[in-house]
Amino acid sequence: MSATTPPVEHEILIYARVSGKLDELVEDGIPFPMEMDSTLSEALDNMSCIPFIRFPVMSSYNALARDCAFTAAGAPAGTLGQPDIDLILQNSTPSPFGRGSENVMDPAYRSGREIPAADIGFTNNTVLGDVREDVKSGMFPGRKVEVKLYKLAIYEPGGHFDWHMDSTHSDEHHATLLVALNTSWKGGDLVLRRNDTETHINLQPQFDEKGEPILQAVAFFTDTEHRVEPVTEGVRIVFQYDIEAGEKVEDPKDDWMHEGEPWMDKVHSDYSSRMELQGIAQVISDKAAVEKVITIITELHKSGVDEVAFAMQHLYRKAAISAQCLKGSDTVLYNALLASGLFDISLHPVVLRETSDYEGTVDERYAYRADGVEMDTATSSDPAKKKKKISREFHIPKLSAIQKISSRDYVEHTGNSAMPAEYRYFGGGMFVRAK
Ligand SMILES: O=C(O)CCC(=O)C(=O)O
Ligand SMILES: [Fe+2]
Repeated sequence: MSATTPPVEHEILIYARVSGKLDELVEDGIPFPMEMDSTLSEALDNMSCIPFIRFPVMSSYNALARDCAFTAAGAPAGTLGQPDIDLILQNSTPSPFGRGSENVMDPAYRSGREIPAADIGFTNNTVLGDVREDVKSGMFPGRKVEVKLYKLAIYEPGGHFDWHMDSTHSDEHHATLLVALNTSWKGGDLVLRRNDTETHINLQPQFDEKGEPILQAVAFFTDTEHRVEPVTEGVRIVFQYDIEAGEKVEDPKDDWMHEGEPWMDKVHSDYSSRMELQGIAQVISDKAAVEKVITIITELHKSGVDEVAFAMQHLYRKAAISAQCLKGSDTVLYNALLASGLFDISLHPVVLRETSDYEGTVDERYAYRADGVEMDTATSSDPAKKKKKISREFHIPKLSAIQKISSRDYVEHTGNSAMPAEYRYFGGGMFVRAK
């Protein structure tokens, strides 16, 4: 053996060591009962939803999308991959825009043409299945999402649309989806603006290694200001859809409670699919959504929960999570909690444990801090207070980043008793106490 070869431990031994450590963490730690579907987890989800996503129409669907044929005023208008531009233009009318309660024409504000959804026909609209799933996991987790065509918009050279927010067409209409057809143009960037941050989006198709166009799509909340910069050459054609998101999970069994499947698997898989969405734009939280979270935490403290904790939206691999390494909406919330001056906040890695029997009836879910540093159970020097039992809760938003670390399915009768199924996950937690 050469002197420079480092000793390599067999992976079974590493696993045995690590899994023993995991058991220890859970056995020694203070259990925090987990809360799902709580008011706080819902407010955290609202705060950290991605307000807009830009994505290519995904590979397997892209070919289908390109070949998807449609008609304009009853006449074949080609496919998304090869639209009949002349026919589309012939069947379109100039677009008005809403000013107050009126629809007006003002080419200085908006110059474009359109065909309303009622005049568009699809033989087989295959694009939407995949796009709908992306929109759902990125923007409306756990909600019933429907995508409805609103219109086809056409911008010729000089065409543009100044800053505006889309008017909503129903109570459930919460976002707009745009899918650009395969035409070529110059200029015509879509610019999105939230909280004073502007993001430019070029919806021109990208091309794969075989030279085939990959259609581009973008979805954004209806309260996102946006504009279309002037097109300088070519023709830009975009399908515009209304995204309707219901308040409720479409079917709890279907969505969050697959029978026999751990609840948190769904959270984990939603997190993975969100990570797969390419070109995710920055996550920007809205002030009101952050304030709502703070109000709920304050109420929980007042109602007697001493320590309110929750899973964070991003995954932190470090042994010690610090305020400096926080990302996206986790940073926004941490800073807002700190700025309020009301709270003591600490950040810790956590192990989440879910156990259930064969029928899934005995469900126990606890979160444990996984950094070996236990909280002092009372900070007060008053001995009477020291005895007080600390009340704790750990909330799991649907958008939390958790990683599965071990799973043991239900084991039927080994000896006297059956062993419950047990699943463990790892994540980052924010722990908040009142000052
Ligand atoms: O075509 C686009 O990129 C957006 C058009 C738009 O904002 C609208 O018609 O409301
Ligand atoms: Fe718009």
